[in-house]
Amino acid sequence: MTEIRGLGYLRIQTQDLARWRELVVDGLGMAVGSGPEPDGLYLRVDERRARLIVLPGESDKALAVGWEVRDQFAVQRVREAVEKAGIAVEVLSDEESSYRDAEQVIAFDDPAGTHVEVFFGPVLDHSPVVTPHGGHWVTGDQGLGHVVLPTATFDESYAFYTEVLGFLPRGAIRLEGPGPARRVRFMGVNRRHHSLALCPAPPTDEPGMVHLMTEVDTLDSVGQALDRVRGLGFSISSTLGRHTNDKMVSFYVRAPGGWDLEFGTEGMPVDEAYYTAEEITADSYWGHDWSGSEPLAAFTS
Ligand SMILES: Cc1ccc(O)c(O)c1CC[C@@H]1C(=O)CC[C@]2(C)C(=O)CC[C@@H]12
Ligand SMILES: [Fe+2]
Repeated sequence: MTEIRGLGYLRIQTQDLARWRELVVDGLGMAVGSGPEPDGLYLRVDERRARLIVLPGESDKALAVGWEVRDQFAVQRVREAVEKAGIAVEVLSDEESSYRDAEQVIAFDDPAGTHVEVFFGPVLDHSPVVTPHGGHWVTGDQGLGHVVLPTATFDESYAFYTEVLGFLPRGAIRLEGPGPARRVRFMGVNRRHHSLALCPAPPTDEPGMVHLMTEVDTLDSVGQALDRVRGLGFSISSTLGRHTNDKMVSFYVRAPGGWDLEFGTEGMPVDEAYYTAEEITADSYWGHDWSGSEPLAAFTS
C-alpha cells in the first residue's frame, strides 16, 4: 500500500501572473490566500494555506507537484524507497519546508524530469475560505484533485509511480494512432478515481503539464465558472462532458503556459475493496469536444 495520501499542492511559474489571476480567481473562483513570496499568487480552496501556488518568472513551467503523506515516518519510508530506486533525494531544510507550508519536505525528480515533493504536516489557515463566487471545493481525504503529466519515458515513469511510490493502477485509455498501443494510464491513492495520470509525450527541455483538475460540489458551480472563463476570453480546450471512468462532469480551459485546468463535479469515489483496473474505450459518455483545443505546449516544444 502506498504512503501517498493525496495530491497536496501544485506550484507553477508563469510569465503572465495577471492573466493567471483572472483565470483562477475571477474565472474559476478560487480564494486568494497568502504565502512567503510577496509577488506570488497563493490560491486557497480549503483549510490549507495554499493549494495552487503561481509565481512570476521568466518562463512558464511546473515548479513542483506536492504529494502528501501521513507523518514524518512516512516521509522517511518514501525517501528510502526512492533512493533505493537510484534517484537522488534532497531533504529540505526547515526553512525550505516552511516556505512550502509544511513541517517536512523531501524533493526529487521523477524519470520524466518532473519536480516532485513529498511532504507531511501542511500548515492550516483556519479563517473562513471566502471564495469570490461562492464555490466549494471537494478536497479533504481526496486531496486537491488530479494532475496529468506528460512523459517521454512512459514505461519508466509508470513503473516509478506504481512500483516505487506505490500508486495504484486505476485503468487506462488507448490513444488513437499507428504503431504499438499507447495509453494514458490513471493512478489513485485514495477514493478519488485518479490523483495522477501519465500521458505519452515527446521529450521537452523543461517538465510540462497536461492538466490540473479540481472538483467543486455542484454542477451549477461548474456551469457558472464555464460562463465566467468564456466571458473573460479564455480558450475552452474541451467542452463540458462526463468522463467514463471517474464519472466526472467537467470542462477544460487553457491556462497561460499552454496547459489546461480541468474543472469538474460529481466525481465518483472508488471503493478500493472491490475495484479492478479497466480499459475505457471512450473518454466520455457525452460532450468533451476537444476539436477547438489549441495544441498543448507539452506536445509542441
Ligand atoms: C479520459 C479521461 C478521464 C478522466 C479524466 O480526468 C481525464 O482528464 C481524461 C482525459 C485524459 C487525456 C488528457 O488529459 C489529454 C488529452 C487526451 C489525451 C485526449 O485527447 C483524450 C483523452 C485526454
Ligand atoms: Fe483529468
